[in-house]
Amino acid sequence: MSASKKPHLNIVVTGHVDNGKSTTVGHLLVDLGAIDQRTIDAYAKESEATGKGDTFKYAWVMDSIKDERERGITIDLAFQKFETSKYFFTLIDAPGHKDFIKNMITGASEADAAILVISVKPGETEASIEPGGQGREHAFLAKTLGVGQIVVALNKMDDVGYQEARYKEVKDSVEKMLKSVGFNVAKVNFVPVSGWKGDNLVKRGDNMPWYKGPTLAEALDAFEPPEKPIGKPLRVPIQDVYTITGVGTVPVGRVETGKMRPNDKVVVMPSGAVGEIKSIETHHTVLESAEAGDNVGFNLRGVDKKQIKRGDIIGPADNPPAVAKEFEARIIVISHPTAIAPGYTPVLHAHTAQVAATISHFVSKIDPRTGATTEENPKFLKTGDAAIVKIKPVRPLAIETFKDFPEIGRFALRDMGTTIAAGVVLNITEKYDPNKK
Ligand SMILES: Nc1nc2c(ncn2[C@@H]2O[C@H](COP(=O)(O)OP(=O)(O)OP(=O)(O)O)[C@@H](O)[C@H]2O)c(=O)[nH]1
Repeated sequence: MSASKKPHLNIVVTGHVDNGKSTTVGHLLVDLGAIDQRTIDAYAKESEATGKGDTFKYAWVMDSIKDERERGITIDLAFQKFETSKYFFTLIDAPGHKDFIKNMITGASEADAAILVISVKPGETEASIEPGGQGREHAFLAKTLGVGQIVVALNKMDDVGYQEARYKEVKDSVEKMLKSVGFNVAKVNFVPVSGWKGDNLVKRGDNMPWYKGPTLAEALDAFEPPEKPIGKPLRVPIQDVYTITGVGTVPVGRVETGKMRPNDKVVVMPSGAVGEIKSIETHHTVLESAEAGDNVGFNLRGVDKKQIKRGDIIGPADNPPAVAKEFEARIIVISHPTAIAPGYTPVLHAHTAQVAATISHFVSKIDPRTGATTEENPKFLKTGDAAIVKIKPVRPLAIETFKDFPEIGRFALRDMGTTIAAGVVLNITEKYDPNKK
């Protein structure tokens, strides 16, 4: 962990396959000094040995993160963390990661900001931003999931002779796409870069004298620091529960909102079990209090191990987390081979919870851009459709509305190993009361 006192931002790198996410971010990390020259030279050798040539060395940096992740190896922290002059960044998902979408919704942590990499190479631009392109899909998801800050890296400028005309052309079409998805493009930087050659990543270079805007690193610095939801009521989704001899029940999880102190009276939902926080720890250090963003383990007196499990949420006894038997949600169908109909029961992933859930009713199909209804009671939904639906988890689920608790009120619907849809909770239409079973 860095001793840096800079504010911290979680960032995701998005974009269509082969637009150069790995190359761009790998090179950015090298230029920022997050990876040393010796490591990169070793990658260059490996890269050449495979016949891919020296240009692939930067992508290799990212690919080795992926490999290590896939093999479950602890990764050198340097590869996931980097600093600009203003911020300390955690790269929360390496490019190309299979489960990027699920992770973005429910994963290790939420993204505060995104880098969208779009190639300016004719053909690649269109593939990325036209309907069905991953550039568009990722922009859409980022917006839906509340990742409001985005920087666009218009990559492979070297491939188009560093021409301003091509930059302007691609910028215009990406702007249109982002507007259609709901972004305020006035706040978005479009940085012309070459992930391969390094132009405008950290150093400006001489190839694009016509460009007066920020480099990619400067554009990252232009992000706003995220607001910590400390003032909200306490919500801690439970990751795991341990029973420690002599101590008792020790749940662990991340404080998503609010604060937690010893002697606080808390309630576990859905069970409704009430207990008292005795002590709080993080990385074997005792804490006097924990707040939004902290990963903690805590001793919970008065709650039996049977009354608390992964996927539950802890909150103040006088302000318990909501539990839904049914809720209304806005979803986007990301990918389904055919079409889904009411009654479809995929697995819902929200915060730390996983539960089979039936999409019981399709209320309306909506225009993803404006939210306006385009069809009442649609009979089916297919890839690309946005809709208001009712969802019934097969057992009561602790969850909140996206409006009140964005950290907890979003979810992914998964089936057959892929993410079918992503969504946010609008209303809890049928509540569960543990005292009235
Ligand atoms: N000319 C040129 N080629 C680039 C640049 N950046 C990436 N490439 C090439 O584009 C191809 C894809 O690059 P990657 O970095 O692997 O792309 P990616 O988006 O990470 O791809 P996935 O991880 O497969 O999604 C590779 O052949 C790169 O060498 C660039 O700035 N200029």
